[in-house]
Amino acid sequence: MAAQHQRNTIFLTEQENERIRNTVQESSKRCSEVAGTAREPRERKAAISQATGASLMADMEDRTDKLPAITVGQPYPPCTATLQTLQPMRLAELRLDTHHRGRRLTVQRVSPVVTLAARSWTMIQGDGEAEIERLEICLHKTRHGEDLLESGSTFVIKEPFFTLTEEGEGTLRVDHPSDLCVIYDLRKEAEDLADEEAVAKKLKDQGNASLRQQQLALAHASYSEGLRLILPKDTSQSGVELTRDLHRNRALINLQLDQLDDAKTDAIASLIGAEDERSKQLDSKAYSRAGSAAYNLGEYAEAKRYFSEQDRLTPGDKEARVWLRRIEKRLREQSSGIYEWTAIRAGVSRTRPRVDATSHISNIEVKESEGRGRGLFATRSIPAGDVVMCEKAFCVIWGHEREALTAMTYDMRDDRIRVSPVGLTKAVVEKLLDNPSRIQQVMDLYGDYQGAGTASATKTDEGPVIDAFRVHDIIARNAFGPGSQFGEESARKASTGLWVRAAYINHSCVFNVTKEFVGDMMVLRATRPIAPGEELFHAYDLAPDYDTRQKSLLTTWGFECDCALCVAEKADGPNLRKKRSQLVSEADQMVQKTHWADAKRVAIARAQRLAKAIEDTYTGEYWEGVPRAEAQGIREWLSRASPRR
Ligand SMILES: C[S@@+](CC[C@H](N)C(=O)[O-])C[C@H]1O[C@@H](n2cnc3c(N)ncnc32)[C@H](O)[C@@H]1O
Repeated sequence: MAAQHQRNTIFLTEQENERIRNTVQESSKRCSEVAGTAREPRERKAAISQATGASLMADMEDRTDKLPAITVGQPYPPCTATLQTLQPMRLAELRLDTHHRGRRLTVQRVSPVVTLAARSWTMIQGDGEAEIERLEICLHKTRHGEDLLESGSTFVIKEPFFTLTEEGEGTLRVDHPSDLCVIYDLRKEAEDLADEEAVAKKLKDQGNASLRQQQLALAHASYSEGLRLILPKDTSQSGVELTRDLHRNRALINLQLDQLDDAKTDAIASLIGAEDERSKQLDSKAYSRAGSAAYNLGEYAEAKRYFSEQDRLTPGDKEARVWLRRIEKRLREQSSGIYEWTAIRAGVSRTRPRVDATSHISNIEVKESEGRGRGLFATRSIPAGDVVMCEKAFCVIWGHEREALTAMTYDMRDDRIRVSPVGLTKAVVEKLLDNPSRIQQVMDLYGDYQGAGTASATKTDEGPVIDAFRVHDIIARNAFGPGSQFGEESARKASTGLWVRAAYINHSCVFNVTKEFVGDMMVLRATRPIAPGEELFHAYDLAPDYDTRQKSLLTTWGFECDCALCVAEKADGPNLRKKRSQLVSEADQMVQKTHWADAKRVAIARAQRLAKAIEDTYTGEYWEGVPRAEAQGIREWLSRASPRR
């Protein structure tokens, strides 16, 4: 991720670096030594009391100031099999540091959950077993804002991974949220009912009751189980009606859970299509749900169709008209790039940091960029100062939001410690699980880890499968900071986001576009005239010092910059760069100490000497036509001070 400000950079001491590195390397060595060996059984009472104590401690601990440390770079793919095709296994069969491919483990929680900043853990027992074991979810521990382990008592772990904690304790570890299924005990109340339609009806009532209590995940599970029982066998009038009701109700839950793809599909599946008043009322409701889902997915033409239908069915209802007016604005923004900026800016606040506006990306296209993978190119000429594109973020997590989380990540692949916006990674994984239609768009982005190798979305009967490691790597190479628009930010809680189209823009220190942000909208402007077919570049890092900049580009982005400025500075060699840097820092100090309005002749003469000395360091012919940003400060000072003397 690009650091926006120098003050947002976290510096670790060498000792801290070494401590993290040693802990991880020792733990990894311990794991490989025991790989494949049988697990040690645990003493039940002691294990439960250990978890209970740790849970209390975790509740009391103030975690606001601590940066969790996470190891990356030992990725493994998520399970892509449907639950029923996996062979059941028991805790007693677990082998250490082993991925139990092709197997599933059904477990029940037997202790409180220990909630830590980046992970949660608890004690579980195997289904029908006396054995007990530790289960940990790393990073992706919440779903719909709820701790996954807290949300149920029975779980099925797909292809369980049994390993050691950093302290050397055995643990089941879940890194991909799609590898953990929460099982709800839904049919208890319907035990006596023999016929499936009656059970499905009972499940619908249960779902409605859960909805009233805002237990959305439970309501969703009840409606889904009802649909599973009744579909597609029951073709009776009552069966068809019940199916539609379940779909319509689940559409509402999906909308509230931001599961927009399913909200739309459910709403459409519930349509009756008859002209009697009751059917029209119900279909109007369904179209409204489908329209809201399509709007929030950015599918405005589709949303317009649904709200027009709602308007036709229930013309007295003002809601559809309001939506249709909003849609017209979005369609205009999309095609013309004309925005009501004053109103948009006025609507942005700390409590409403995301704008109700859409992207305008018709002036650009993605193409191959030699030596840089893919890049973004202009499709028409753009005058200096004009907007090149506007993009609404795929996802932004603001520093002041609960989801914001920064972690130290130690990457075993390149032995580097980085500060990673893992809160954003988590949010992106959740958004993709909720909206599989967006998976491709994100998985197509550049990342070092390719996972199973296919970018295409995978789905099992239990839902979409997301490779959390791959998302981590994509975020590492594509996230940017939208700046501190809502007050001071620390590196520990920096705002970060993902813009899936702007993510294709490559870096150059001699950039031709600059970015600015209005809420979660990124606006790119041309710094000079851009010709059709020209590649767009912005600066990932603006550090004026060559070595600092190269180090940051290499660590954060994994490449060495070969723009005209870097080529020239590299050719200068370290001695000349050092000399220039000393002169520039002398000039900067002088500019800061003496205001140009108070400058005496002697100060001006000194500034002139310094500016000339800086200029004289640009000796090589490779500097021809290359911008010399470093002398700019003192030159500006001189241009203001000199005419007054
Ligand atoms: C945000 S992505 C840019 C799009 C990317 N080129 C792609 O193919 O999807 C950032 C990655 O692009 C590559 N990149 C960006 N600017 C570059 C440059 N000036 N030279 C070489 N590689 C660059 C690096 O691999 C970097 O990690």
